[in-house]
Amino acid sequence: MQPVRNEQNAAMAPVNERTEGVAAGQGQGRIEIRGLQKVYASAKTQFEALRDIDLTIAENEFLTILGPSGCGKSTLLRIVAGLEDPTGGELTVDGDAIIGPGADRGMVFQGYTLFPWLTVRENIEYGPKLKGVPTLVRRGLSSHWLKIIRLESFAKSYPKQLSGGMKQRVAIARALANRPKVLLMDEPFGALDAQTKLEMQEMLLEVWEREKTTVLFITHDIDEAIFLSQRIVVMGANPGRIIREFQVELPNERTADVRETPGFLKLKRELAQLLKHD
Ligand SMILES: Nc1ncnc2c1ncn2[C@@H]1O[C@H](COP(=O)(O)OP(=O)(O)OP(=O)(O)O)[C@@H](O)[C@H]1O
Repeated sequence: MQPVRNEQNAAMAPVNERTEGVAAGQGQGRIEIRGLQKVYASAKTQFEALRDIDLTIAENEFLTILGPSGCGKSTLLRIVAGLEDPTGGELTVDGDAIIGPGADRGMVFQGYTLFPWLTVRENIEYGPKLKGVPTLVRRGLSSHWLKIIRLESFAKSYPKQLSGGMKQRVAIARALANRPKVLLMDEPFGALDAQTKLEMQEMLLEVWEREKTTVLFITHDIDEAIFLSQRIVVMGANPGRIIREFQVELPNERTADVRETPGFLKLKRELAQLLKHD
C-alpha cells in the first residue's frame, strides 16, 4: 500500500470537524485505571490475572502495553472495553466509570471482525447507522474513510473478497467512523505478513495523527511497540502487573527509517533485555 498521506488527503479536514453532532461525548479520551485487580475463580482454582494496575492514559496519547504471552494484556483491554468486569479497582474514561461496552470506545482485534453479510461501505457505516446518523451524512462519512484507507474501489465488495490487510483497514475505519474517544487495539496486525504489517503500522500512525484519538494498543512485538507509541508500558506475568514504563523519545512523524536510528535501537535492546529477564 502507498503511504496514506498525499496532497488530497492532507487537504481533507479530520472527520471530527466534518461531522458535527455525531460525537460520542464531550471529553477527549483520558483513561484512568486505579488499583485494578482481576482474579479468575472457579470452584476449585483461583488465578490472579491482574494485580494493582495503576495507569493513566492521557487524551490523544498513543500508549502500547507490551508483555509476554499470558501476562494479562488482553484481560486488561477487555476490562477497559467493558467486555469483562474487574474483581477490584476503578476505571474511568473522562471521569465516567466504565460499566460495560460503549460507543466511546472502539475496538479492533486480531481476528477479522467485519460483518460478512455487509459490504465494505456498509461495515463502515454500521456504527453511525445504529446511532441514527442520517443516510447522507453516513455516506459522507464512509466515503471519507474509504479514501483514507485507500479502498474506494472496494466500497461494494464483501469482506471475503479482501486480503487480511484490507480487512484490518476496514476494521480500523469502521471503529473510527463511530467517532470513539478511545481506540482499543489487541494485536490487530498479528495475523498479517511482515510487509503488510509494516504498511498497516504506517497507516495507523497517519490516521492517529489526523484524528487524534487516544489509542491503547497491545502487542508482544517490540519493534511494533516502539514504532507506534509515545509511551510503552511493560507488563510481567504471574501475576499480571506493570513492571516498567518508557517514554518513546522519537519524533511523532515517523517513517520506516526511524527503525535504524540509535534511539530506536537502544530502546529495542533495553526492552528485549527486560522481557528476557521477566
Ligand atoms: N476466562 C478465563 N478464565 C480463566 N483464566 C483466564 C481467562 N481468561 C484469561 N485467563 C488467564 O489469564 C492470564 C492472562 O490472559 P490474557 O489473555 O489476558 O494474556 P495476554 O497477555 O493477552 O496473552 P497473549 O499475548 O498470549 O494473548 C492467562 O494465564 C490466561 O490463561
